Amino acid sequence: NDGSVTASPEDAYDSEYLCPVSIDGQTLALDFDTGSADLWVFSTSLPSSEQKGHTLFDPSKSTNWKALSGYKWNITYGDGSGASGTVGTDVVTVGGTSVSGQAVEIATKVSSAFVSDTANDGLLGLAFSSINTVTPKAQHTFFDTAKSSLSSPVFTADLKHRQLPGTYDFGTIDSSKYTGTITYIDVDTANGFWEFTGSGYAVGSGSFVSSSIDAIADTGTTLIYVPDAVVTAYYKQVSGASYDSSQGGYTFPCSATLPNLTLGIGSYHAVVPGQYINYSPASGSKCFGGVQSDSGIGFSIYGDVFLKSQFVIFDGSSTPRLGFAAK
Ligand SMILES: C[C@H](Cc1ccc(C(C)(C)C)cc1)[C@H](NN)c1nnnn1Cc1ccc2c(c1)OCO2
Repeated sequence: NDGSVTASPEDAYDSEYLCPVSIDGQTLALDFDTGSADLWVFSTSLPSSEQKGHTLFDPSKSTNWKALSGYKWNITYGDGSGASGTVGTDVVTVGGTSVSGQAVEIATKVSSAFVSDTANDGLLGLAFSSINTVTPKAQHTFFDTAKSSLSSPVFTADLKHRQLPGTYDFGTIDSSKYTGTITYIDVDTANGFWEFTGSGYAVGSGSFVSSSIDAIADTGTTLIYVPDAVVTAYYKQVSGASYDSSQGGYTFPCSATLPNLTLGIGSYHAVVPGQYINYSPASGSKCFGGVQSDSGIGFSIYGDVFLKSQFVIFDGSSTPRLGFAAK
């Protein structure tokens, strides 16, 4: 029951990656999110003003739908967006991986950011089920439900830079998708995230600075959010860069040459190409950086700008771990 699904960038800046997911034959485009654990979808139960532009799941058209009476969910994301609604189970298929009895969370309310992101029909959480928001009983993620039917209890992310489709694979590690060896690092699941301790950083050809960085691997976050020491060291090497409070982050002249950012994972040095760090135009001739400060978040977030430079293994075995390889 292994599977592979395409992950298509939603826009020219790789703000998010959307994957086709079939719920009893109804196909929606979902944002696979290793930083949350709810599978929720836009639905016919939303007010019509919030439905506009989205593909909706209609439980009344599903023969395998089973409502979970009295069950509810309510999620607030770190960027302040959120959604809530009711719950049922159904057959969910991702690439070749099909599971029955998967909890599907029906949105009856979504925040404005979700309404306006019309390419996004919901999220498929791939963090640990311990942070699923369904009450009175937390539900399993798609990966947890599928795990026992996979060749091995893993999924991989091979996200691409600028306009190229990548893949999420379930159950197998495709050796044609990476070069060299895989470096594994232990994961601390206490907060429900794929959380690990990075070993340091280097900017461009500069020397490697050893420092412990408490970080999560988060496919649902666009940028890299790291400690101020890293951010300051990075933009010191970018002429014309500065923190622009009106933009809410570091910007620089779009013509600037950006140095690579190396992030240590154990003994492995993961290199993020400088051009990946020119995230998008900000205003005028300024561009917005793909590396920003993690202050206020509580941990660092290695989001898509980082993950798309690597082949990443999310190993859900009894001792969960993350694997990284160049590609
Ligand atoms: C933000 C996403 C979740 C999401 C994805 C997409 C969207 C839109 C479709 C409407 C664009 C909203 C929300 C992230 N997923 N693990 C998340 N969910 N909960 N915390 N995080 C990570 C975090 C936490 C804090 C921060 C941050 C990020 O950016 C700035 O401050």
